[in-house]
Amino acid sequence: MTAGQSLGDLLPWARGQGVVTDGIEAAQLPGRGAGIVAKRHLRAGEAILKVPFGAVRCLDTVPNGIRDALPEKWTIHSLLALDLALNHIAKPTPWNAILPSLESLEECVPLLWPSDLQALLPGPALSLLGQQQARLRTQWDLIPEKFTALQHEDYLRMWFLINSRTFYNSTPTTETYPWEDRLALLPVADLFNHADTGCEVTFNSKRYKVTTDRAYRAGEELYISYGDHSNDFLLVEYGFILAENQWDEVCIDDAILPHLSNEHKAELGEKGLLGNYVLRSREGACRRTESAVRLRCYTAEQWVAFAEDGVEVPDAQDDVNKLLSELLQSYIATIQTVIGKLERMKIGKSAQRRLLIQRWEQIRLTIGRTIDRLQTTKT
Ligand SMILES: C[S@@+](CC[C@H](N)C(=O)[O-])C[C@H]1O[C@@H](n2cnc3c(N)ncnc32)[C@H](O)[C@@H]1O
Repeated sequence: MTAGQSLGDLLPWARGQGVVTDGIEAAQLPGRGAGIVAKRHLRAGEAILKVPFGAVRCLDTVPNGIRDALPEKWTIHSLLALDLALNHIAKPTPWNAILPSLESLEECVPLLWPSDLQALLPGPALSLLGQQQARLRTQWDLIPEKFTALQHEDYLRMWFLINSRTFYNSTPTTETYPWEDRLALLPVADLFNHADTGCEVTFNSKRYKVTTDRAYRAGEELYISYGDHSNDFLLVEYGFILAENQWDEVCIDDAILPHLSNEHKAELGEKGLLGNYVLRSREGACRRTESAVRLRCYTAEQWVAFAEDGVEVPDAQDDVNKLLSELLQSYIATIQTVIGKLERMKIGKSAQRRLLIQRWEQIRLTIGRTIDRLQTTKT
């Protein structure tokens, strides 16, 4: 069975499990793997997919043989990954056939990249990756001893698939687990790609339902939103970035922190304003950045009035804009160096390096736009 054939077989197979679709089909989409497209004109507010709980893979469907081998409250994430790896993935079903291979995941998922390449991720992505690696390590901990035949790479693939294609599943049994671990796999619904806005997903005790958020032309792709995520988050948790993302933000700690004296850092620390400086797609520099830069342009009293009550000094605005703009200009030079290094690098696969370069180019563009805005806003 080829991936193309199995995609056509997927919806009929899912209908056999009680999944109801209306006006949609699965399709291969350039750069996004499989996805869901409109089969006919769809109106806003149409229910296009219903997945009954009977078709869902969740904590309740994990066999006792797996659950009993591990301590109580072992993560649902890990249990689902184990169930897939041990009991399902070898079966020739259309759903199994369309799941990305470890090789294709390696191209875009930083968790699977060489460490020299991981080290060149933007700060927030690197820190998310560290948390993800720690989660994976803890959730692999007892597994080799309990499931001796299971290969680490088979588990790793399933673990990432659970990470990137599950839905929030709050039931009486999952409510005692941390909310981020209340996960369930939904056939067909897991084919929706992400956009920063999209169709609505709701659930009750019987089924999940996906409803159109607007009208769609036949052939148009339908998305859902995985959340209000920045591109650094999407890259690490899902292995892609969006070209347009209203929730994107760019960390500029490396542009600001090296230019603050130890006294300034201490003052910012005291007010809880040290680090985590970001530029947002929609709003520009965040309030924390504004506070850090003003430290160098305001008197001590003026700065406290700004940090505590947001009182601005209009006469100093040009100086603030000029300083931030200079700090960002010099950071752009640093970004250029990272991009140049990646372009010359031979480590990892070219697709991995291309994706990382793309992210750094987005960051450079966002910073460049902010500089333009700062330079044209003269008081
Ligand atoms: C829930 S699955 C969606 C179906 C998936 N495209 C497939 O082929 O099975 C999530 C994965 O789809 C891909 N994806 C989702 N939204 C995307 C987008 N807007 N652009 C590129 N890839 C996307 C990523 O690989 C992500 O990890």
